[in-house]
Amino acid sequence: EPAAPAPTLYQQLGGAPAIAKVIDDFVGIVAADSRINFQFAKTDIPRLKQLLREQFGQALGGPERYSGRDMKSSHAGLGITNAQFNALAENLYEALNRNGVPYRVQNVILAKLAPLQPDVVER
Ligand code: HEM
Repeated sequence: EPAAPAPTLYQQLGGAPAIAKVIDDFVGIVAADSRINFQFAKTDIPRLKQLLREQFGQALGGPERYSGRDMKSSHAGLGITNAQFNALAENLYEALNRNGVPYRVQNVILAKLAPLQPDVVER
């Protein structure tokens, strides 16, 4: 018998419901973080969560397809700093930990964020 294909990160995490839970926790942690929550004052949060579920699902090998704007246009004019970017990454790390995501998988996810930093940070 041929070997079964290696599980995708999406499967390792627990698929759509597990990702939705991580996103809910992540957005909750961001909303409570005074270093960055002001940035989201005018944001449609249910829409943002939907787009994050799509983006994460696609990036981790799931069937979702991201339907939002590219990262540069999404963040243009917000004046996001490196410190704010790092605060957000820390919040994601916290959400992943809370959900028992193994460090190995966390590192792969965080490594996917780093290349997006130049598109998100403006100063
Ligand atoms: C690699 C890191 C990041 C990723 C992957 C990411 C992802 C996203 C996505 C998918 C959207 C929705 C795009 C759309 O509206 O079409 C979005 C919007 C937004 N992001 Fe980020 N983001 C990142 C970093 C940040 C940081 C550091 C901040 C601020 C501290 C931030 C603040 C916002 C805000 C305020 C919006 C909503 C903009 C609006 O309503 O027009 N993001 N982000």
